Amino acid sequence: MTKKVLIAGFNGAMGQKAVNLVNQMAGYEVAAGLSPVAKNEPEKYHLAKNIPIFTSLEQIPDRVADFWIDFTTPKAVYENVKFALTHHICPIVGTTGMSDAQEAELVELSKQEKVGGLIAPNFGMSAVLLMKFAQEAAKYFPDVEIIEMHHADKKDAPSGTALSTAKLIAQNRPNHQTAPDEIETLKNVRGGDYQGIKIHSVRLPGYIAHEQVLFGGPGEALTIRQDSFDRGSFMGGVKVALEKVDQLHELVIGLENIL
Ligand SMILES: NC(=O)C1=CN([C@@H]2O[C@H](COP(=O)(O)OP(=O)(O)OC[C@H]3O[C@@H](n4cnc5c(N)ncnc54)[C@H](OP(=O)(O)O)[C@@H]3O)[C@@H](O)[C@H]2O)C=CC1
Ligand SMILES: O=C(O)C1=N[C@H](C(=O)O)C[C@H](O)C1
Repeated sequence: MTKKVLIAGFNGAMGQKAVNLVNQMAGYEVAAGLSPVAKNEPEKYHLAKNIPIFTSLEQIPDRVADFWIDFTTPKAVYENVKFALTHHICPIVGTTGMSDAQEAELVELSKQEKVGGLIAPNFGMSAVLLMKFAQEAAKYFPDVEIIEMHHADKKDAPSGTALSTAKLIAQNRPNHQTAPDEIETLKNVRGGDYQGIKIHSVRLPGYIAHEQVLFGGPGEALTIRQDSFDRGSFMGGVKVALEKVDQLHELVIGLENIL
């Protein structure tokens, strides 16, 4: 039977890529779109004719879809995922910006509802590998800073990927004395601080999504870098999620945990 997919944020940069992906996948179809201001003109958004477009959660009927792909905004994503879980729709969430507490609540809810799903701060293989390599390197290089660079329209900072990278590094680096007292003569010039790991967020037109992790040691340095030059780079991960999450019994965090 064809699996039905609702795409939340279908008219956004990532949502449009997701629509194209599902349109190309045998055995899957876009069953609905969700966006707060979209007109009911499915063809305009590369949706098949007669696909319903909803502008609020209240409008969405029961059993509309098997999967919920979410590429929306930090403000919308928590309520969206809660809605999906309580309506037994498997969420596949790329939207970043949720707090740890929100993610933990949603994982708990997914266990109660026995619904599988995935929250992935990054669906790109280069970023998944960067995080893995950085976590490993942190065992040997406790001095580390992260620079992430994104397009100028990005709403959240730091990026979800940079924050996840910092969390993974923090789990693995040995007890470490962070930098001595510093005086910032320009406020915040040393970046954000996650458990002593500095994160620097760059926003510029022309960029898509890029991250560097810089490790320094006595007389040497290691730099790990990934670049997403095209948003199509995230679709391989979304495809894997569509093929796997309905076999899970809870919400999993991190693409690496379903590969
Ligand atoms: N995990 C990953 O691999 C990746 C994650 N992302 C993340 O995905 C998210 C979206 O990114 P991107 O596509 O570039 O952003 P865009 O701004 O292009 O798209 C977001 C879309 O969400 C819509 N939207 C806003 N509120 C709601 C709501 N309540 N319900 C449904 N739709 C809503 C917006 O509509 P409108 O325009 O009308 O406001 C917009 O079309 C971001 O959080 C980004 O960080 C991005 C790339 C990869
Ligand atoms: O907003 C984006 O574009 C991206 N968001 C995700 C993040 O916050 O890490 C993933 C990727 O970096 C692109």
